[in-house]
Amino acid sequence: MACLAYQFPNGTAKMYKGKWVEKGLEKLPDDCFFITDFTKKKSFYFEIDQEISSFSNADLTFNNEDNIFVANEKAYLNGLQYFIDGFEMFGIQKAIFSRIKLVEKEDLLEMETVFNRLAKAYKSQALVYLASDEKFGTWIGATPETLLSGNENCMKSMALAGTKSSEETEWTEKEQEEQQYVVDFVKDKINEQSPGKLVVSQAETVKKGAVYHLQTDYEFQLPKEKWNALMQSLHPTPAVCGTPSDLAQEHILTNEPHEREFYTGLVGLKSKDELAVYVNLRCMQVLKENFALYVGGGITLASDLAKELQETEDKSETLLSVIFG
Ligand SMILES: C=C(O[C@H]1C=CC=C(C(=O)O)[C@@H]1O)C(=O)O
Repeated sequence: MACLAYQFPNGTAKMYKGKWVEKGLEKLPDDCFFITDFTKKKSFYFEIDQEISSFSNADLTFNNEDNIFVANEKAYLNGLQYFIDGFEMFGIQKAIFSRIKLVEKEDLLEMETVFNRLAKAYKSQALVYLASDEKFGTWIGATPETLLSGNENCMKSMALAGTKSSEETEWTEKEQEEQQYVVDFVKDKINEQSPGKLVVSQAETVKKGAVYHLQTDYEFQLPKEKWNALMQSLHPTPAVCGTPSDLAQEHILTNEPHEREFYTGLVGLKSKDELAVYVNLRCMQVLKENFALYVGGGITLASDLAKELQETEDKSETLLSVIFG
């Protein structure tokens, strides 16, 4: 059975059974929940059959572990060094390097319980979702990063980057710089669509799940006809891809040893009058015996390898601390 459950920040949880249909991002129906991969080459929308009040593991599809490439610490660190070594040669200032962390799943743990725990814990902070289908297995996430949300009166976006695990630690120049790349990129892309009244906030420290980030907010007005163009040009931002964007994307696709699939893609709702589209972070694929958590971080020439590894561990706590209490 194909299944969808979601809860937007401060909203109520909804669960449906129905059908996931593959369709190009620009051809999605007017009113749908959708999910895409990182490259936006694959996107699926959900055709609702009926609203349900619960589901069980028997209704979901779990892929086996065969197609999941997990790098151990040494392989991750070697891969990251190689990744950074290419920056000067290819003229890259920043790019995101990610890994998959496998965590054993308890046999009796129901994914509905996992969804409900995340929905309760991140009620005001994240879009929490579960998407399941034979075509792509089962994905669960609790993403705090809005790409675009709002309506014709007020559209919002955000630049979220830089990570620390405690509030007291000062932001380093490296983290401020990596967030600034996102700030400039988002502002340029919004301005290209010539919005009315663009308001850009100061960067603030925000707690998202288990970690702290720097966040800049944008508010502007944009006619509906331009929503799709802005969504397409904003994603992937340098929060999940890099600077310059096309070179960073090529570098990621060439050098990351695994497929990102839905991690760092888009997930959310679009309707004629409203958008609620998020970047798919803090997510995992539920496999037959394990959770495969997808975690990454912004890399610059100033990156410290061991700290980047630790950052991926800290980010994985956003899901793990809730799932396993
Ligand atoms: C790529 C991820 O986070 C992004 C969002 C916030 C902070 C980030 C960072 O500090 O690198 C990343 O840009 C991830 O969580 O896997």
